Amino acid sequence: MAEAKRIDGKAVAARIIETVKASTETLKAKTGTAPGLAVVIVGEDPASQVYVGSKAKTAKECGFTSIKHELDAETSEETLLKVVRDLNADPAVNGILVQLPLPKHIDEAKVIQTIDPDKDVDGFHLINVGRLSTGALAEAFVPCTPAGSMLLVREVLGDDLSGKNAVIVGRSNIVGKPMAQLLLAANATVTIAHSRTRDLQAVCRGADILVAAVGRPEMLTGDYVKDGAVVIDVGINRIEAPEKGLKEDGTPKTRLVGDVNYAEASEKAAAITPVPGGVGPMTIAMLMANTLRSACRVAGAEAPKF
Ligand SMILES: Nc1nc(=O)c2c([nH]1)NC[C@@H]1CN(c3ccc(C(=O)N[C@@H](CCC(=O)O)C(=O)O)cc3)C=[N+]21
Repeated sequence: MAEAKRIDGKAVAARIIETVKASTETLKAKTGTAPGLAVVIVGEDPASQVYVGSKAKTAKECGFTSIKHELDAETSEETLLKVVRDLNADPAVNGILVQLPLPKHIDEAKVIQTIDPDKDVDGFHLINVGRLSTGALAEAFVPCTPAGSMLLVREVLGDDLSGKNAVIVGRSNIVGKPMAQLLLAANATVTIAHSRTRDLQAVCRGADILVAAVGRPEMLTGDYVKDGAVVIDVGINRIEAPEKGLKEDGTPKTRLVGDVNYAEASEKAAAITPVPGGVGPMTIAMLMANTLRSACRVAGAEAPKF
């Protein structure tokens, strides 16, 4: 098999952001107001800080108003719920994202269910989960990572996945389950595999579309990939890379890898997403798309199709 096509998530994400930007200008001209995105972060996890920073930066690039609430790690659940309720009531806010994970003393589910479903641009509220799983896709906010992954699948295979076998490895509420719903809505035959699946390798080898969302660095080697498959790698794992030398504090430098062994898988796949530069940038782009869609809905304006 020839070397696989590398699916450039960064380029597709840039295209989406251009569309969001243009549509934001139209909306501003019509209503005089910009879409508003509120990001709430509790605690100082450095990785979370980086993600929140790039979300805020992209929001500004799109012409949104972007507000950030940084609460310290000891913030009580009640205080956080109040912040969320205030954002629900604020007409300048179209999208609310509470960065996960939250500190242990806070009930994550309770916080998510407090977000107004029509501002839930993460798509985690039960109302949006229900909309997606009943096929009410026009009304649903779809979680950003699976929504972005789905656009990358469509880049390669088009909109109709009739006759294709899709295997998702990972059953999380944030990625695996919503990804299954999206693939099913596009007519694929869907299997959700996970850590307790018997003969995972054989199951994966049956996949025309293989989605890896296990959170284990480079776990899916070439042996898991069917010739000609489309491979979507959702994993983002930071591993030590001693070959790059040491950081100033004497610990080894790190690099990002996915859940798929890219070098091996790309010898078999027809197309594959890299890490970084694959699904990650799409996640942020879809957050912008969802926020725009929310603002358009309030304004009674047509939102672009993505
Ligand atoms: N409520 C909530 N919603 C989220 O969407 C959410 C969250 N909580 N908590 C944390 C995760 C993580 N996440 C990422 C988004 C973009 C990249 C991304 O753009 N990654 C780049 C690399 C970035 C780097 O170099 O570290 C890439 O893959 O190319 C990664 C991770 C969103 N998350």
